[in-house]
Amino acid sequence: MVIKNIEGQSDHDLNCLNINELEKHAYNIMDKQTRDYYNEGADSGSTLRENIEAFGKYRIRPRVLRDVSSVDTSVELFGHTNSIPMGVAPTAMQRLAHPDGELGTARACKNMKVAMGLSSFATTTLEDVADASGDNPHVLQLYLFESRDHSHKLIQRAKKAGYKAVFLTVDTPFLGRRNLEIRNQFKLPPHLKIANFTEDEEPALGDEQTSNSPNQARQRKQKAASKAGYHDGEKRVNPTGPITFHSHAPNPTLSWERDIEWLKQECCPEMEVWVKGIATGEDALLAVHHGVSGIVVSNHGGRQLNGALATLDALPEVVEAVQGKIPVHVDGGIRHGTDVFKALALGADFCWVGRPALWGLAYKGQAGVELMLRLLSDEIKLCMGLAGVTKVQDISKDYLVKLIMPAALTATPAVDAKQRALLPLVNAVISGHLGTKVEDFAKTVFGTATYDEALTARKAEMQGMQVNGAWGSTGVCTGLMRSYVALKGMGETANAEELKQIAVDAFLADTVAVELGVSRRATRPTSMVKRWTRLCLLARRWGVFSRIRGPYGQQRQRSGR
Ligand SMILES: Cc1cc2nc3c(=O)[nH]c(=O)nc-3n(C[C@H](O)[C@H](O)[C@H](O)COP(=O)(O)O)c2cc1C
Repeated sequence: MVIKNIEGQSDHDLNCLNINELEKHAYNIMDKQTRDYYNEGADSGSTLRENIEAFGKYRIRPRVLRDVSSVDTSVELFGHTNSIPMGVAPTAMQRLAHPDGELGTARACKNMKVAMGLSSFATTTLEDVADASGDNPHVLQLYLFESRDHSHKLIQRAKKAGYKAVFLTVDTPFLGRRNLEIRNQFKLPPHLKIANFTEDEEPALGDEQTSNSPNQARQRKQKAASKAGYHDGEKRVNPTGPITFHSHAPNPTLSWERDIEWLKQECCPEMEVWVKGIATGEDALLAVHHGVSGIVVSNHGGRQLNGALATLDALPEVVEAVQGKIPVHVDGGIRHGTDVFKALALGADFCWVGRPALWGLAYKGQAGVELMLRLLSDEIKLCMGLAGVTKVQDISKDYLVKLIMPAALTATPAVDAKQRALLPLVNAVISGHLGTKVEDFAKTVFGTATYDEALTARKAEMQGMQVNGAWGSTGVCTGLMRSYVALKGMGETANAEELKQIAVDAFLADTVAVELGVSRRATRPTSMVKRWTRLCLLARRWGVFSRIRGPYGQQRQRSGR
């Protein structure tokens, strides 16, 4: 349902009012293989999550009484006006999401005046996307193949088609390990193809097992012939056979000295050369030194090196190193207009979004991508206005503050429930009251990797705050029951009951009931403690302790009290 909005903003789709809702719709629409391929990160997915969570560490410092009646969200990019400081990042195989695929994205970007990146591994040719884009700026993401011929052809075609730049992806010397992709034995369905490579280069990723047509038999043969590059003793053997993502995209031989120079000669002056996948100040300096036109701070949406720094966390050192000599863009985890604002305040010139465009496509094809861009565009504008900024160029670090907060408090709402359930268990383990019982439970319910990560983070946090893990047994029981309530809230009833049983075994049913607030005994321990404390105070005033032998008395005497 679409309704007209007040105040000159875009119309609302009442079923989808933000990117989180868009993600949920897409999740339900996409088939499992596509959903897993699009949504997953490498390994445990922690970098993918942290890309998103990093934005939660910052808060905006809004300024007021500044006449924000007219807010201009536009920026200049490749000599054109981009309506917002954000574009659509290159993502492979968009027709998996919807038949509109890359053409839908290109048309949506054009209608919204937003730049688009096209993946080398698109399911639509770069010429068709250029036609659909018209004047709207579009850039070609490039995997520089070991065999220069293929890349040379692609670059020449991009030049001819009017691409403004190539974004050389530099974070893919090898493919990150994506477990769902492996388990699903990811394959492009037979009706789709990687469109940018000619017949003899064309990858054969279709479901060959289902047909015996001569064409498919040929494809079978071709696929069998595709082979990744490798070292044979001292000699490097290039990938062979038709170009496939798995065999040809990763290129471990790339180097600053040889390849950036070659690429500049191939592309310039018609197209700029950018590097996409910079994550450190050192590499940013090298990028400047080797004369690239711009940098995209990116970790491939957490799909390559898991454990790498979130892009927002890497951004400041890159900005610092570059000193404004070339533009610095960033992608990864951007889901809100406020995220764009925060990235810009940290020094980025421009942002790109990857998955949100794929979710838009899955939701409603071209219209879904337009909706995604409208939502973020409205949010950027609103954020600027509420923060007291009328021009993008005025967004600066003065509008931002970084919070020093425990991870649990900075987590996104989706992670919150899990953190609420997991952290008390980690605290209980650190306190050492219950042997390995709680640890075993936490590992089973949350997974060993997640548990280990939370334990390490908590220990580091405690070290930072200079506290030890000396929780009393009552505190531990309270924590376990907090976890019990959180687990129940997450619908994990069986696990919640198991945890309660662990607590009952350790602390007795009464104590657990008190902690859950279901027993009238709840007040008794407190009043007993109060009485005991009062007695101690009186005893101290009367000097009883100095006369009692034993550690407590001796300690008091030594300290001179
Ligand atoms: C399904 C998928 C496919 C991608 N394909 C490519 C690609 O072909 N080339 C590339 O450089 N980056 C690729 N990326 C990375 C994006 O360009 C971008 O860096 C990333 O999606 C940004 O993170 P976000 O998805 O959290 O916005 C891909 C990302 C996804 C999710």
